[in-house]
Order: sequence, then structure tokens, then C-alpha cells
Amino acid sequence: MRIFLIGFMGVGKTTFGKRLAKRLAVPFIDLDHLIEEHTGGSVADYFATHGEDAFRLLEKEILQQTNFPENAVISTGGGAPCFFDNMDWMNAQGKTIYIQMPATAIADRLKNAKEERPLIKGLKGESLINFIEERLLARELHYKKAHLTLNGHNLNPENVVELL
Ligand SMILES: Nc1ncnc2c1ncn2[C@@H]1O[C@H](COP(=O)(O)OP(=O)(O)O)[C@@H](O)[C@H]1O
Ligand SMILES: O=C(O)C1=C[C@@H](OP(=O)(O)O)[C@@H](O)[C@H](O)C1
Ligand SMILES: [Mg+2]
Repeated sequence: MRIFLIGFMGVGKTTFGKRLAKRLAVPFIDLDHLIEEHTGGSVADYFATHGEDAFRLLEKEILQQTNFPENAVISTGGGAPCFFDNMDWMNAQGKTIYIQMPATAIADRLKNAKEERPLIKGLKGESLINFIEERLLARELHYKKAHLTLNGHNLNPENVVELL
């Protein structure tokens, strides 16, 4: 089975994706990592040099033009499902799993992981939480189209296996 993990920055898509892939004994693929292989630099560098619009175009191209294995766990960047027809595309190509967490918990997770995330780099405290709350509200329209929703607080590969 081809599984796409989606959800806001910091909910643990990359971390949990690796564990889930290991449990299912299938390859793990991170979309941001594919983009970085393609550009030869970091996502943060790409944002800084080319801006978000160019990143979204590239993200779509890499997502929709990669021949993902039939059996794989793919973690996506938090914005990927929210641009172009990426969410419908993923829903047609595999099983989509939305990892859900409240904004305050996401802010906690992101406190020490901001540098590599250009959208939140300069934010802290209330302004970080406010930014996450606003974006999450808009993005959930897309995230909620996922086949399955999991609580990001207690992710366990065993539970997912039972749901598949
Ligand atoms: N289950 C977890 N419990 C606590 N911290 C976690 C957990 N999963 C991920 N993290 C931490 O949260 C941050 C974001 O995780 P990451 O997997 O990169 O999320 P995403 O890919 O969704 O942005 C990292 O610092 C990571 O170490
Ligand atoms: O939410 C977003 O728009 C982004 C999330 C990041 O991935 P993670 O969700 O893995 O942090 C990365 O793709 C880029 O910084 C933009
Ligand atoms: Mg990630």
C-alpha cells in the first residue's frame, strides 16, 4: 500500500513516517528530501532564493512526477496538500493519513525546529501560536479530505496497521 502522511509542520510526519515504513517493511520517502535532492540545497535555501510560489510549483512537479513505489510510506511537507490539486492527486494515488494536533502542541514541537522551516523562522511566543492557528484553520479544509485521521499525540505504527 502507498501511504501519504499529511498535516501541519511539526506534527511528526517525517519522524513517524520512518517508524511506520519500518514496521510495514516498505521504503520511506520524504517529499522535502526529494526536493532537496533535486535542487541540491535545503528547502530553507530554496525559499530564500526563489520564494514560496516557486517552491510550491516545484513541490507539485516533484510530487506528481515521481513514480512512487506501489508500497511505500511518503511524508509530505505541511503545505503540499494545500496547493494545486495535490490533495486529490494523493487521494487517487494512495491512502492519505492526516496527523492532527492542536496549535499549541504544534508550537511546542516547533520551538526548537524553526530554522529549517522558513514560514515560521522569525516567530515566537504568541505570534507563533497565532500564525499556526490561522494557517491550520485554512489548511484543515484540505487536510480533512484525507482517508484517515490520527491523533499526533499518540502515534503508534501498530494502531495504523490495524486501521489499514
Ligand atoms: N512523537 C513525538 N514526540 C515528541 N516530539 C516529536 C515526536 N515526533 C516528532 N517530534 C519532534 O517534533 C519536531 C517535528 O518533527 P518532524 O517529524 O520533523 O515533523 P514534520 O515532518 O511533520 O514537520 C522534531 O523536532 C521532532 O524531533
Ligand atoms: O507547511 C509548510 O508550508 C512547509 C512545511 C515543511 O515541511 P514539514 O511539514 O515536514 O515541516 C516544508 O515543506 C516547508 O518548510 C514548507
Ligand atoms: Mg517533515
